[in-house]
Amino acid sequence: MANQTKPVLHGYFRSSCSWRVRIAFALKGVEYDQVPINLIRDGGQQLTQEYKTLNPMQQVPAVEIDGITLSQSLAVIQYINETRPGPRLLPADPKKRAQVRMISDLIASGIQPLQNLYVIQKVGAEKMQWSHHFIDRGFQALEPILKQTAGKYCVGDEISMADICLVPQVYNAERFKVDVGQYPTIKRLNQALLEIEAFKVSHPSCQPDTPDDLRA
Ligand SMILES: O=C(O)/C=C\C(=O)CC(=O)CC(=O)O
Repeated sequence: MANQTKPVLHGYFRSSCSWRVRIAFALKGVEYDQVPINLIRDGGQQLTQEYKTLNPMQQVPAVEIDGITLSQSLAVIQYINETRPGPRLLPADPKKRAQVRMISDLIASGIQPLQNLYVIQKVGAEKMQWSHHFIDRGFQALEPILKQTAGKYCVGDEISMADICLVPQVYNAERFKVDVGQYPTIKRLNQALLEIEAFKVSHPSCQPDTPDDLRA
């Protein structure tokens, strides 16, 4: 594409949805700029009027790309996939493609929103047990699905959007003290994916806004 300026990712180092977008950019070898939105500081920088114009849901990520502003990480990932060269992030085979979407939606609609900051802030004192419960419940469903679909990665042997969703969700599971060892397929896939450069460079431990005490 001729008209391209660098995309800008408005995100937060340990937001799982921001991490998904960083993985997609890294897998495709796309250079981009990051603008940190601190979800905690100043009561949450995502709540400012200025940010609300970028994403009316007042969540991260928001991505400025090719003259439009996108939110919702799966939409962003699919746009990157459809417009950038490099490895495809959705398989060519319709059945496999449907499985990738099924796994991605299971995580992005069925697990992550239930443990998202703006939900658990409403839950209050119970937030640890609450998040643990919904991630564990989701992983109980995800494990047998992945057992059927996985090869080296979530669906067969090609890295896909499903892998992009899985790794940040396992990171959150660990934050909320879910015993990932109970889920051998999830554990194996996560370990294999964390060895891949695109997952390493995008990791929350090494972003521009990662606090010093959380740096790897
Ligand atoms: O505790 C914090 O520092 C604030 C928020 C997050 O990490 C990100 C989330 O809200 C969870 C998520 O992205 O799944």
